[in-house]
Amino acid sequence: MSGRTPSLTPPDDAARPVRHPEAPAPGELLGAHYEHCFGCGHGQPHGLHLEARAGDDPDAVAITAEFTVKPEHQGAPGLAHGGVLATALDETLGSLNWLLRVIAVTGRLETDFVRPVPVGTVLHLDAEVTAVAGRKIYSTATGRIGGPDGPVAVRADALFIEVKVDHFIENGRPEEIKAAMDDPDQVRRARAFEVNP
Ligand SMILES: CCCCCCCC/C=C\CCCCCCCC(=O)SCCNC(=O)CCNC(=O)[C@H](O)C(C)(C)COP(=O)(O)OP(=O)(O)OC[C@H]1O[C@@H](n2cnc3c(N)ncnc32)[C@H](O)[C@@H]1OP(=O)(O)O
Repeated sequence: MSGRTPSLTPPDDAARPVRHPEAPAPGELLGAHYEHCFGCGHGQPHGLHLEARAGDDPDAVAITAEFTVKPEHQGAPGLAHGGVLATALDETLGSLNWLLRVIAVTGRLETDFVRPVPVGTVLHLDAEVTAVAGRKIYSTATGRIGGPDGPVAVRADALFIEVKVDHFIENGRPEEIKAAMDDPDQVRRARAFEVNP
């Protein structure tokens, strides 16, 4: 049994989400948005190394992703830490913004932990944007174990808020911001998203 907070319910005048014309094609692997991201970065030895793909339905703003629980991700002996599972949900939900081609950060993340998730398990994640209202992006995700159609182990509803690149420049630690700004690929990616019409 779970109740949702009102702030996760889209307003009546919210719009249906629209996949951006230049969004990755259905089935395409998205790749990491930042090398040192704990969720998806390849430069994080103990990170989740979550791999997300654009969903198959071209009319939906949807993503699938996989994350394998490693011994480094334990909370209780042999079981994934709940915060790590929430991170996997957060990262998957955040990847949805690639399909909208906007930069957004998590404002609210409400998580249900339904089944324990043992080390070694592949968590199969599905996420979808359900509505957009101005800068507010409403989305939902599930994580299943034992296969893509297995039982639900975790689920979440989220509200992401669209931000400009300045959000990171103004708030991030200067060392990492400077390194990111010195990386032409990172800057081009970030700015391209920012001019989304
Ligand atoms: C060239 C340099 C390189 C840089 C390139 C970088 C590219 C990176 C690409 C992609 C990065 C994505 C990273 C993905 C990682 C996974 C996702 C995460 O974990 S993100 C981290 C965790 N989240 C935060 O750290 C947010 C911290 N919070 C904030 O910064 C602010 O609170 C923020 C931006 C969320 C909102 O602040 P406001 O001042 O802009 O806007 P206000 O007016 O407060 O809110 C706007 C609307 O949203 C609602 N709202 C905001 N927060 C809410 C909440 N918690 N619950 C319910 N409603 C909320 C408000 O009620 C308002 O609604 P009404 O327009 O009045 O209807």
